[in-house]
Amino acid sequence: MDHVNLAYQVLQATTPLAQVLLLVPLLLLLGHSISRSRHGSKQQQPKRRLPPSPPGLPIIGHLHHVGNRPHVSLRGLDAKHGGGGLMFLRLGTVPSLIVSSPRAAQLVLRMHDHAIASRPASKVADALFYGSTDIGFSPYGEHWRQLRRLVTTHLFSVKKVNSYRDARQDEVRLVMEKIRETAVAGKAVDISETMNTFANDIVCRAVSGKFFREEGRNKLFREMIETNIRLIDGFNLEEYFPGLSNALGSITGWFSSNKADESRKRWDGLLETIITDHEGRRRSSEHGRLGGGVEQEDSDFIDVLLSVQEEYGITRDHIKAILIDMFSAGTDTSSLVLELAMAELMRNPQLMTRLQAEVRVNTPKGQEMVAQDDIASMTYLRAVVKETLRLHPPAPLLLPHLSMVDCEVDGYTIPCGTRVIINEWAIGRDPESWEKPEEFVPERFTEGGSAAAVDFRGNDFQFVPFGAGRRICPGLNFGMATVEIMLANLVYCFDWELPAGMEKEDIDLTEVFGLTVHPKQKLILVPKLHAIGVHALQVE
Ligand code: HEM
Repeated sequence: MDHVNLAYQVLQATTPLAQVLLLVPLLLLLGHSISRSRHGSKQQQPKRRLPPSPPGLPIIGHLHHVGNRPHVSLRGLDAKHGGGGLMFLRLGTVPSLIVSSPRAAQLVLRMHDHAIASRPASKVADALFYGSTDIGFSPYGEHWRQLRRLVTTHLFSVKKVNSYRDARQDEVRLVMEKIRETAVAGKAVDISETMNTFANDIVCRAVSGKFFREEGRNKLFREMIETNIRLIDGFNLEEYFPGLSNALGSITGWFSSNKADESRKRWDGLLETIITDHEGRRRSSEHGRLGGGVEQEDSDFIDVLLSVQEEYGITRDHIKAILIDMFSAGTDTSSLVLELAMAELMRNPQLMTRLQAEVRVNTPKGQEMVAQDDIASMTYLRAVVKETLRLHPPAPLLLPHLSMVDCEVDGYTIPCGTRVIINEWAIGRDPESWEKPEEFVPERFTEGGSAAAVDFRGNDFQFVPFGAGRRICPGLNFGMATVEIMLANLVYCFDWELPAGMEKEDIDLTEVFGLTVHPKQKLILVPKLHAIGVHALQVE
């Protein structure tokens, strides 16, 4: 459903009184936008040269160009109307810059990183994240800087990510055991569901410690994360008519921010219980084992946040906002990479064979599972993960940025207050940067390949699935560690087949858009015990 339809449905669904109430601000907005464009044309024309735009409509601007899969429609629109990968749109009342080429991404994310490092205000994010005091939606400023410093130093350092290796290995083992039971029973595995549960359990364990399964907390978190992801969907009407939502949100109760309030209350209850548990344990541990701001090797995120709370001047609500961030940002992203890597490998059996050969040769003989240390030598595994991130970035439009000052990009003026949308999906398929851009070819990332030197750490602007610059994903190492160990074990312990009657051409990767994009169809595969895996897991 596009956004014009959405607006139409709102009008259809409400009572006559609400319709009148909706129409009044719509007319006011129309009047306001006409007077602004007249006024603006007199004042701004000589000074400003905005990037090119397609024709727009009154009130909705260019929203009607944004279809069900914005990353796809925006790429098409840029090819037709953009200039050098830059295009200016008015989405509802919001001025927006769409960045669709590696060169434009470099100009924006490297040269103007500081100017565009903020986030647009969002009523939904305000409601979900305690006034956007988390990391992901916090505006650029001292609070955000403090939180970034805190998480990069204490939660996502290489040392800390490595300290979770045993926990990761335990969780992988549990999944392998479950799949083995399914294989013995000759049944199929829902890979989408299994990977999502796994990624959720990994984050739950890192955040709240090894008792995370108590009282079904992990399941509850999964449910609540799904709600959050649906609510933060990057393209909802409320974001593009903030004036309208302010005026009508409380009357109609329709807007997402009302639902976000309810969701936050559920999060609050659960997080309060878990934080209080942690405080109790901290008090009862000898002389405050975790005190003094120094976290222990095996401490979880909550322990760490409580131990550095004073040093960083953060409140209890800030802690809860950070934790909700970790759950929302860390689960879907990693599980989608795993699901799509498996889907691509099933569509390309010769690549699956090559990956299995590498993983099996590089894992010491007779070892029941692939261990973290074995992965270092698996260059093809890493290439498969990179190629999955290139073709299927979980967040195809990253998170929206916001310009804080006027800036000049490639001869165009980007006004202060512009929403900056980086179309990483289009950038990763740019024909000038990538050979056979629409095909899944991990070999490009291997030694001698055309992209052998290209990495995702924010220095190569043709490949920014984690973003780049100040707002680059701080969970990159954590996410990659989760994905690599699971993918290696999936292909080490089992051979995989499609369900009876299904051909590889039937694997449908058509996406459903949201903050992260999901394949429309679940990936269902049949595991077959592989000799190494059978032996090892039976010895247990
Ligand atoms: C394969 C896995 C992952 C991918 C592809 C990914 C991707 C991204 C992207 C595209 C952004 C937005 C960058 C921008 O605004 O320019 C982001 C931000 C973020 N990610 Fe990740 N992410 C992954 C895993 C994780 C994990 C595991 C965590 C934490 C447990 C995490 C935490 C965050 C946070 C807190 C932010 C907000 C950063 C800020 O605004 O300063 N991510 N991620």
